Amino acid sequence: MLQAIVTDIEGTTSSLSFVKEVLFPYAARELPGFVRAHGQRPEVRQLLDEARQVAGGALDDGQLVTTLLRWIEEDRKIGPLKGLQGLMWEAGYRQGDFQGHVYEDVPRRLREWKERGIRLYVYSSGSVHAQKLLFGHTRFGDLTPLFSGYFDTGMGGKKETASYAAIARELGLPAAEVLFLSDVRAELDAAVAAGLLAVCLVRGEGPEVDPGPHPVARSFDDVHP
Ligand SMILES: CSCCC(=O)C(=O)COP(=O)(O)O
Ligand SMILES: [Mg+2]
Repeated sequence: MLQAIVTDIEGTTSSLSFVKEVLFPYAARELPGFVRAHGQRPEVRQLLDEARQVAGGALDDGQLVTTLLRWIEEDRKIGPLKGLQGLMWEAGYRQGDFQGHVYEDVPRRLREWKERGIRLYVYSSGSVHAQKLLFGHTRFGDLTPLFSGYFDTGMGGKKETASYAAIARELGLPAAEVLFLSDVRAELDAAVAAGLLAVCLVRGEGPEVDPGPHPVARSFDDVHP
């Protein structure tokens, strides 16, 4: 029997355009000033040092900012970049510069599934902090009470089978009792290889989605756990 649903964000609960046209440009605009103003805060310093290590060189802050801007442009899923983005988006949500986008079917179905006793989780490349901000500031209100937990790339990459096995272990559930929702075939392939159930969201926005062998849903209304 299905016990838990783990959902991706970008392209699944939320639109690609919100992430790519609102969140990423906001982070890119804020980054130079953020590093100047907050670069000495311990948690920011730590993320900058980790990013410098990933970049593989003794870059000064200016060179590092240039590298981080390129990573944003290339949509690289690099942990310290994702951590920095979350810290910058915090101000944007708090000031009301934007709200977290979720499709209208999402809160409705999440509530229904939770009421049926299904535990709900998020697994995204965005940091756990960024995930909570997004779901905490939607036009449907604060959706964070619906979720029992959040996972980011601290569990491993989203295209790696081991990440899904680790998530099932963390949930204390057999993998076959966990359903993963995503719009990216390689993520669904990895989840199924770990023994999870999987459904591919095809929201009809952005580049064509290849569902491969996975069942397709156009919205959460088509997901029948
Ligand atoms: C957590 S909000 C921003 C999403 C993000 O930064 C991202 O890279 C999207 O990754 P996903 O794994 O949700 O497709
Ligand atoms: Mg996605």
